[in-house]
Amino acid sequence: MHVVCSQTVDMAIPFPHLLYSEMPPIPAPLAPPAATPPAAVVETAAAPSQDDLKRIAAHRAVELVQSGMVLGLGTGSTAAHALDRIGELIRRGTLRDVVGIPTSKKTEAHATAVGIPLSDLHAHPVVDLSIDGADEVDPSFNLVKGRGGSLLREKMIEGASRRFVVIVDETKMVPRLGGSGLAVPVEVIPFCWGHTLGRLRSLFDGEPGFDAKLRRAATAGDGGNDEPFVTDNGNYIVNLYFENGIHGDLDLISDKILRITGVVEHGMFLGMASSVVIAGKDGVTVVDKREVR
Ligand SMILES: O=C[C@H](O)[C@H](O)[C@H](O)COP(=O)(O)O
Repeated sequence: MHVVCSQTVDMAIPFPHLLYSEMPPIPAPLAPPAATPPAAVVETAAAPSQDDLKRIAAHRAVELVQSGMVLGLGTGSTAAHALDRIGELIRRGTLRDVVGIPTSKKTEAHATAVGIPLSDLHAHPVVDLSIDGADEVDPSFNLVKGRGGSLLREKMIEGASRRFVVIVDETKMVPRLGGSGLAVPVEVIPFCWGHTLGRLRSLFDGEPGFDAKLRRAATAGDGGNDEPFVTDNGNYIVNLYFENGIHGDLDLISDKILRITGVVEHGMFLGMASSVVIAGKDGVTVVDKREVR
C-alpha cells in the first residue's frame, strides 16, 4: 500500500479569514485637536500565541462537523477549543442532533459543561468524525499522543472513526516520532509495573540516549504528588524517551511493545489520521491523506 499525502483545500489561509468572528470591534479613532499634526500611523499586528494557533486549528476542523453526526471528542488543550466551538454552534442552533463520545473523563466534564450531548461506543460503534490534538506529527501523519494520559480511550474512539482529523499548532510537527525528545507514553497495568518497565527498557537496549520512566502525578502538571500518575482506566504510564527519535519500522516496534504482557496500549497512533490541520504563524494548512492501493 502506497500512502500519498495531498495538500488540499485552504493552504496558508491568512488568519484574518479565520478570526473574523473573534475580532473585537474596532473602536472609532479619536479626532486629534485641530492644531496637532496627525501622528504617523503604525500598524501593529500581534503575532498569534501558541494558544491562538491551537484555537484556529480547532475552529477550522469544526467546520467539518455537520448536524446528525456522531463525534469523537478529543482531549487536551487544543481539543478543548473544538469542544467550546461545537458547544457554541449547538447553542446557536447551527448544529443539531449531534452526539459526542468523550475520550477522557476531563473531556466528558467539559463537553457536558458546554452542552454537547454524550454517548458511547456501545450505542454508536461507528463514529463519523473525531477531532483531537496530538503531541507529535511525523511527515507520514503518524502521531504521538497521550501526554495528557488519555491515549487508550482516544485510540479506541479514533480507531472507530470514519474520519480522524488531527489539530495542531506548527510546533507539533517533527521529522520522526519521538523527535521532540519528550515522552512517548505507554499505558501499563499497575501490577508489577517495574517489571513491565524493565521489559520496555530492554526492547530499546543500545539505543543511544534512550530512557524509560514511570510517570508521576507531580509531573502531570496538575499539582499532583510523587505517586504514580493514574489514567482514567486505573492504569499507570511509562514514558519512553528517545534522544534522536524512534528509528526503525514503527509497525514492528508497535507490535513488540504490545506483545509485552502488562502493556495495555502505547501512544503511537500509526496510520490513523485522515487529515491534519496545522496552524502556523503564516496561516492554516489542511493536509488530507489518501491511500492508493
Ligand atoms: O492525552 C492527551 C492527548 O493525547 C492530547 O491530544 C495530546 O496530549 C495533545 O494535547 P495538547 O493539545 O494539550 O497539546
